[in-house]
Amino acid sequence: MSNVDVDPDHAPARRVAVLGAGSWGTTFSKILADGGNDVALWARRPELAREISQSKRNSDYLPGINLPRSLWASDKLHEVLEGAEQVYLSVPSQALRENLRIVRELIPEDALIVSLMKGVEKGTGARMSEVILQELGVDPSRVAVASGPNLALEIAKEQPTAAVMSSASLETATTVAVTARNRYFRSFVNTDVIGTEFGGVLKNLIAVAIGIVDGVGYGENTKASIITRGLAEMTDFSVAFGARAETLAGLAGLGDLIATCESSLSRNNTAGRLLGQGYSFSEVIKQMNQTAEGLSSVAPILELALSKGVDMPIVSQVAEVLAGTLAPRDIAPHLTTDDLPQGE
Ligand SMILES: NC(=O)C1=CN([C@@H]2O[C@H](COP(=O)(O)OP(=O)(O)OC[C@H]3O[C@@H](n4cnc5c(N)ncnc54)[C@H](O)[C@@H]3O)[C@@H](O)[C@H]2O)C=CC1
Ligand SMILES: O=C(CO)COP(=O)(O)O
Repeated sequence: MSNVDVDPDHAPARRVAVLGAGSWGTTFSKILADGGNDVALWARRPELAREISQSKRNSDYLPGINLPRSLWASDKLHEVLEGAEQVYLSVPSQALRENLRIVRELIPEDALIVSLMKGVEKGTGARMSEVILQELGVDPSRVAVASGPNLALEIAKEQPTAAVMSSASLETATTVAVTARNRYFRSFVNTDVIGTEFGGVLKNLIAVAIGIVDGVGYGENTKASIITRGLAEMTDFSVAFGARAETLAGLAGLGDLIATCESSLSRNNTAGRLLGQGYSFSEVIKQMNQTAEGLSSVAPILELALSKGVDMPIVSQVAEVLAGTLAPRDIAPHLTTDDLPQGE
């Protein structure tokens, strides 16, 4: 199924919890609160929880944004999770498993679990919904993922945006979509969790490549070539794992690829640009004070690709630039293969 609009008569759930008060967790809390829900946000640092609850600001992650009056935050997981009908997860992907181990006893029975994250786990290659299923032992029908062209700061400024809520259960996807929508945020649904999730992960890797060539100083032809061939790479990879090709042509694939590759707000794009300007991987990590998921997803994605025999020339070259074995100016994925490339 491709994106399907939701039934407007579904009643939204009212009490929801969001774990992770970075730029996306805080923005998603605003989306949910502006949709009429009672939202509790978990922040690791008590001073951040206080700032959000008292000043309705998150000045570290969303400077200049006024948060809804109804939004409250706490550093106490049990306070945030108590009575939650839906739990949205927005911590860095590499930290999800350890956090689920801490919260699993606190999540109310029957709560829906929604991943807002766009990474895969190093070492296991697991998608975030897979980590959730493994650690919480819940039925897949209780798990959903959110994805799409969703740069946090633009949404926090209430710029109109669409997203996809995906679950193996259409009913769950619909419940989440109806909860997570408001006058500036429109949620569609599908049941292709694999395609929706991989779309969000893979576009980050292509955005790193775009940042690299931007940093080098190459222009629009190079970038359009990488975006177009990148989408083919994203689609081949995802389909090999069971995704539907049309999901990658939708909001969670092409849509997010465009947003992330075009925007200077993107952390993945920014990390790539620094690499292209000649900074080493370790220098880039030091300069980034927010999560750039693409950097930690490169290796597990290439391992997964190898396991299915999928060729990923662009992602492979990003890995080489990260390792310092390929000069950024030599990244030209559509030109590198010895064989005449197939496709267009
Ligand atoms: N920022 C954006 O525009 C969007 C981000 N995402 C995804 O959302 C996820 C979260 O990203 P952001 O909020 O943007 O990152 P961020 O860097 O802005 O915030 C990450 C949050 O996680 C916390 N954190 C860091 N390490 C932690 C740990 N070990 N345990 C618990 N909490 C920890 C940080 O204190 C911070 O509150 C990522 O997977 C990202 O790909 C998805 C869509 C849009
Ligand atoms: O996922 C995003 C936009 O949809 C955010 O991209 P970055 O993580 O690169 O900032």
